[in-house]
Amino acid sequence: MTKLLDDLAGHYSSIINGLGEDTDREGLQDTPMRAAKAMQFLTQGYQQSLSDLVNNAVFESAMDEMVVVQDIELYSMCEHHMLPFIGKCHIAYLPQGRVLGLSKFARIVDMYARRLQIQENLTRQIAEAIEEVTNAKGVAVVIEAQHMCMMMRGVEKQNSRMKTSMMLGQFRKSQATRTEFLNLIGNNR
Ligand SMILES: Nc1nc2c(ncn2[C@@H]2O[C@H](COP(=O)(O)OP(=O)(O)OP(=O)(O)O)[C@@H](O)[C@H]2O)c(=O)[nH]1
Ligand SMILES: [Zn+2]
Repeated sequence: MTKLLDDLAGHYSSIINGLGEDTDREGLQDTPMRAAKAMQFLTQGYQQSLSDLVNNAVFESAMDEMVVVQDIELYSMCEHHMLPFIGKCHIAYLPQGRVLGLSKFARIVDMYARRLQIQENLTRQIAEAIEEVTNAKGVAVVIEAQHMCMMMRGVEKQNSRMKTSMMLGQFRKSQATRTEFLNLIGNNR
């Protein structure tokens, strides 16, 4: 058991006691350590690096048309309340000589999602990472998500969704390229 995990579990004990609960009662005895492990999992993106994660899975290819990977599910934690936000990420890029291994898109999404985030920065970081590893002519990322801090508390709105987009290179320059991407993912959702 690492010191970090022990420390986190100690903090969770304080929180639980601070809420007026009893960490010695049966149902809560193992909760501080469980919660610590869960939080460590949900923030494991801090321990990862782009190059380790991509693991050289970038392949030569003459493909130079748009590639879209859509509906990648996403679980992140808002940095303001440390409550989850949950949604989908859609990614497109225009390769120029190199394509990225398909699973790596999801791994890149998870690496940045498993940190304390705001949706706007998450969107930008994913786009910039894909640009960096592929050297693509353009990268587009759209995220649509629901924020528990808006639903379970605060303004308590259950049906609002936040959509963010980041367009780099050709997607930023060309309206036609952007429109093609938005049509492919179904921009009426
Ligand atoms: N732009 C953006 N805002 C976010 C995100 N996640 C949470 N927020 C917002 O961060 C803001 C924090 O506002 P504060 O007034 O400091 O905190 P608060 O009193 O808890 O705000 P309420 O949620 O309005 O009750 C809120 O408006 C949240 O909705 C995000 O990913 N992007
Ligand atoms: Zn929040």
